[in-house]
Amino acid sequence: MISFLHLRTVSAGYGATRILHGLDLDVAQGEFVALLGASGCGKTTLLRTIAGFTPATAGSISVGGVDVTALSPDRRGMAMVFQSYALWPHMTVARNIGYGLKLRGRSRAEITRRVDEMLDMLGLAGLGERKPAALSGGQRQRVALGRALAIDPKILLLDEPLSNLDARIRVQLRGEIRALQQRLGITAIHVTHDREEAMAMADRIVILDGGNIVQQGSPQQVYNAPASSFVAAFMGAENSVRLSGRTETDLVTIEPGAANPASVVALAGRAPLNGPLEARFRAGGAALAATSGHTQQPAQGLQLTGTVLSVGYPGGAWRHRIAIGGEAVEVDAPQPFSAGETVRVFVPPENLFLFAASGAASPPNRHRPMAAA
Ligand SMILES: Nc1ncnc2c1ncn2[C@@H]1O[C@H](COP(=O)(O)OP(=O)(O)OP(=O)(O)O)[C@@H](O)[C@H]1O
Repeated sequence: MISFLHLRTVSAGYGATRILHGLDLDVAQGEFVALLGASGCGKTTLLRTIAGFTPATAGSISVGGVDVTALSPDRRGMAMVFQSYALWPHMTVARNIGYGLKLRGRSRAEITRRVDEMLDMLGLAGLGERKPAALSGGQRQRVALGRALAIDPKILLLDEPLSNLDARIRVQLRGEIRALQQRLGITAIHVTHDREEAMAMADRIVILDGGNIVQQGSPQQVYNAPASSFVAAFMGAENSVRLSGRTETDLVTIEPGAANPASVVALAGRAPLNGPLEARFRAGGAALAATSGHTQQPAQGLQLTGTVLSVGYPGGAWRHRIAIGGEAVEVDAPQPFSAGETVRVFVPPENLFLFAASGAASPPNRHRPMAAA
């Protein structure tokens, strides 16, 4: 990949508190990167450091080969869209969109032309003379987007621009932003804590934890091959079960426990796991069966026996909360099982993520999923 935005060992923080710890990041021209992570992990700080609002205390940032580390925000060729829209309430939509151009001393004719272009492009035609207060949240965010794009930035920075909008508008606008970004071929960095939003919009997802990048890859890669228990949980594999296993040649044998018979999972070229394991899987990645009647154990994967604690219908499938030993997991099924019923949970190998349990022998950077991508 030819790096367009290039961050090398960038550190940043507030006062004596360091939030980013020598972070490296490369973004290609025209790429859409989502910065994903839990609240407080440093996503906004990273975005603001790229923009120049928060100074980098160490390291360097360059755009198209030009070092911008010491440049003020307005000289970096970037534009930012904020969660709170940050529109001027006393200005009309047209003046808000033209604001950056006016600051840059463009002629009135050029500003009018560009503002009209933005209004058309963003489906705001006819609203140019309104004030922001007379617009819906979605329309306000389109205006903010127009203001950002009007100056033709090299990089568009999006700081949770959709989180103040209701669910339907959010889904609609995220599709529009992605389509626009692809049509314009603009490089975009989008901060979000919403996994689905990041998956739907981005070419690449960068997952942050505690100011460090813990994994990056295409949405499919991070979803199907999380590199750590943290990433697996963040990508929706919230069910966690403690097991024990050992690796021989290309197979991990999961040892029998209070709730599981012995079973095997192909190693598939990953680092061997020996000793205490943490198994993770998604509610939709497992199947449920009654313990009455004969159910043959699948050749590979994990089988657990538990008791249904509760059942609900969030839509699409019945979601069961199941007690497995001292732990509880959630599993979806097309038909409901009753509370109190004893059930079997099957997790096929492709949906099962195995990691050395914390404190186990394998070093943390060797935590690897067993499931193939
Ligand atoms: N102006 C500030 N002064 C001091 N500390 C700050 C400031 N802004 C953020 N922080 C701290 O820096 C850490 C990272 O914050 P940041 O806003 O980058 O996280 P985030 O991942 O964007 O979180 P969220 O999703 O909640 O917005 C947090 O611990 C936060 O409390």
